[in-house]
Amino acid sequence: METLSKLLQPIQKKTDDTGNKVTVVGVGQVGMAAVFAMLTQGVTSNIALVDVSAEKVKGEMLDLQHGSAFMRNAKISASTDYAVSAGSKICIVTAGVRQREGETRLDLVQRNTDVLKMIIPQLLKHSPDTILMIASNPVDILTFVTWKLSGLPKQRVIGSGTNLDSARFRYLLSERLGIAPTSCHGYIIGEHGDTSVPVWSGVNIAGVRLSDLNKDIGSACDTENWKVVHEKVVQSAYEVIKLKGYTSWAIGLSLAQLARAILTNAHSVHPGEHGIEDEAFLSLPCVLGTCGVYDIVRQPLTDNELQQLRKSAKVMAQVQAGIKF
Ligand SMILES: NC(=O)c1ccc[n+]([C@@H]2O[C@H](COP(=O)([O-])OP(=O)(O)OC[C@H]3O[C@@H](n4cnc5c(N)ncnc54)[C@H](O)[C@@H]3O)[C@@H](O)[C@H]2O)c1
Ligand SMILES: O=C1N[C@](c2ccsc2)(c2cccc(Nc3ccc(F)cc3)n2)CC(O)=C1Sc1ccccc1Cl
Repeated sequence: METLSKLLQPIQKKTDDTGNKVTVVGVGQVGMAAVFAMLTQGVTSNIALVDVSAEKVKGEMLDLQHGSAFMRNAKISASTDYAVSAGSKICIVTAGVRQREGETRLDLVQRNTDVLKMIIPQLLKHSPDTILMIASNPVDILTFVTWKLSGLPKQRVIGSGTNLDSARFRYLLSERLGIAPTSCHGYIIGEHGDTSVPVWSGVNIAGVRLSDLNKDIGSACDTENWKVVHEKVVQSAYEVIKLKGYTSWAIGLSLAQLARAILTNAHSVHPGEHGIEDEAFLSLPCVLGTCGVYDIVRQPLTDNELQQLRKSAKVMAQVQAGIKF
């Protein structure tokens, strides 16, 4: 009798279906930061990695597998073949090509659209009931492209949107207030990146709105210049790029948080991309759970905030009109 037979008395056949499988497409800086966050935080115990680089995807799988003793019975698979993604509850897309020197936004959008044309149909072939989560940039437009390519209802196509923007905003608020970021509540909405919109009227600590304490907060006439907190959200992105060449840990953690909300049917509120009207995918506070977006929180917005959102939607619509599907 073999050692194994001497060791174990089989009771029933083991299955690999953990019910919380997540596929990550693109094992670059963002993708692997998200994978590492999900595995070490116990968001999922079943990860599939997909990339065009066979060596890179196998190397990342092996390196993670070697850390299995420090995880919770994690199953880590990897391939350039999308069959490895079969049965995924969530497919996170971080694949993409980087902006070339002097490249226009539309050119980058078209190159990344061509990348998504290869990825999205393959993901849905193997996981027809999945939730698609997009992080690749420009994330607002590529979330729209993914929705178009997928044919899925909007509620199952979620962009990371201003999740990272809001996280940086809360960190910077916490630094100024001396309170933990988890207790500093505030949302950045609209278009991810340079033109995001901070909702100052909603910033609160334990329900105490800063706008009730300083009616000018975030405006140009605010003598305390709180608007610099939002300005630093943008500046810090460029600072990290200048210092390390890319960003990874914060966006990886933010993707893991969104994945956890979906896998645990949390019905928690997160800044996330959702198709709001016509063809505009902008970030608003979304209630997330098993089947994606359940509700959008109706935040009272000032005329100026609404005007900024409409301006973003118009710019995005112009770029989207130029995309060749
Ligand atoms: N939404 C956000 O807040 C946010 C923040 C940071 C970065 N990003 C974006 O995330 C994306 C990834 O950034 P990164 O630093 O990880 O880039 P990266 O270059 O390190 O990784 C990209 C990976 O995608 C893979 N890839 C390329 N084409 C592919 C295809 N057709 N199929 C499968 N895999 C493919 C590459 O091999 C590479 O491993 C970029 O678009 C970046 O702008 C978004
Ligand atoms: O932290 C980042 N890093 C990136 C990055 C990561 C690897 S190379 C560049 C970054 C940093 C700075 C600018 C910038 N601009 C950009 C615009 C459109 C694109 F299609 C791609 C990138 N992108 C990608 C990105 O989206 C972020 S968040 C971010 C960016 C700008 C302003 C505010 C925030 Cl919260």
